[in-house]
Amino acid sequence: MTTPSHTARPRPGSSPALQAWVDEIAERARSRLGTGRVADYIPALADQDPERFGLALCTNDGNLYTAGDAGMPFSIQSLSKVLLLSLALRTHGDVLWRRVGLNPSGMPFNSLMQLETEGGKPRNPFINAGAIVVADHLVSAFATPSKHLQDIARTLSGNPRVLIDHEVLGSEWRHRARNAAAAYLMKAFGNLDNEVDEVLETYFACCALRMSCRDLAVALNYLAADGRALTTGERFVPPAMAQRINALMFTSGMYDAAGDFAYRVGLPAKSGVGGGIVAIVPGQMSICAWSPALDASGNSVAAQYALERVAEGLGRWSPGATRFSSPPAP
Ligand SMILES: NC(=O)CC[C@H](N)C(=O)O
Repeated sequence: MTTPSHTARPRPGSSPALQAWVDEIAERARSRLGTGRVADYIPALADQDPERFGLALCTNDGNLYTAGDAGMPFSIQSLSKVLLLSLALRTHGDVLWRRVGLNPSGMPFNSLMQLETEGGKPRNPFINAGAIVVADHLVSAFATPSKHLQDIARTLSGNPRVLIDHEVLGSEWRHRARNAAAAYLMKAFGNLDNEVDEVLETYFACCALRMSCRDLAVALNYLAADGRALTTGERFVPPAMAQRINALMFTSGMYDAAGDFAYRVGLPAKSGVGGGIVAIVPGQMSICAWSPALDASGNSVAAQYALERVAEGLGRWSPGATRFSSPPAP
C-alpha cells in the first residue's frame, strides 16, 4: 500500500443511539463471563484474564463505537488467517485455490485426518493446515513475510504500535508438534514449496500479532467496504475478492461450529483462540468482539454472545436512527 490519504480516519462514533446500543450489548455479554475456558495448549495464552471483554463496531464512514476492553491488545491468533489470505490472493490470485480448498472441514481447526486422505490439500484457508499453505505462498513472495504482514496490519488499523508478540511466537514454536505434523504431511504430498521451519515461523509470527478490538474492527473494515481500506482510502483488495473472502468466512470462519454460528448470527465471521471474533456486515460495518474464554470448538463464548445480540439488532439500524436496541435476551 502506498502513502495513506486518510480519507475516512476512524473517529469516535457520532450516533449516541448506536453507542448506547454497543454499551448495552457489552453489559449483557458480561453475563456470559465465567463460562468457557481460556486456551492453554499455547502456554503463553493460558494466563489471559477470562474476565476481559471488549467490543468495537466500525461503520464504513469511519465512525467507531467501542465498549469495555476494546482498546486492549490481545493475541489475534487465527484472525490473522484473514489477513494472510487477503495478502496471498493479492500476490497470487486464484492459483492459490489449486493448493487450498474452498469448503468447510467440519473438523477441529488443527485436525490432521482429512489431510492424509485428501492428498495434502487442506479443505480451506481458515483451518491451520490451510493457513500454513497460504503462508508458504507468502514465504515465496516476500523476503520478510511476517514483517510485511505486521506493516499491513499497522497501516490498515492506523495503529503503528501493532506488533508481533515474541513470547507467544516462542511458545507456539515450542509447542508446534501438531502444526509441524500438518506441515510435514503437506510437504510430503508436495504442497509446500519452502522449508517447513520457515513456513511455520511465518505462520506463528502472524498468529502472534497483538491487536485490540478497535484495531481489528478498523483494519478489517475493507471486507465491509468492497475492499477499500478505511485508513488509507485505497482499495486493499478488489470488490469481488472481498466478497469471496466474506463467503469463506461465512462457511469456514468459525471452525467446525461455522454452521451453528451462521444459523444464529448469519454474518461472515472469523475467530481466533485468543478469544477474538471479527464479523462483517457487508456494505455497513465491521465488528470485533473479544473475551478469552472459549467453548469446545475454540470460539469465545462471550464474543459469540455479543455478536448474536448485534445481529438481532441490525435490522433496526440505519445511519440516522435515534433509538436502537436489541430485543430482550431469550
Ligand atoms: N484457531 C486458532 O486460533 C489457532 C491458531 C494457533 N496459532 C494454532 O496454530 O493452533
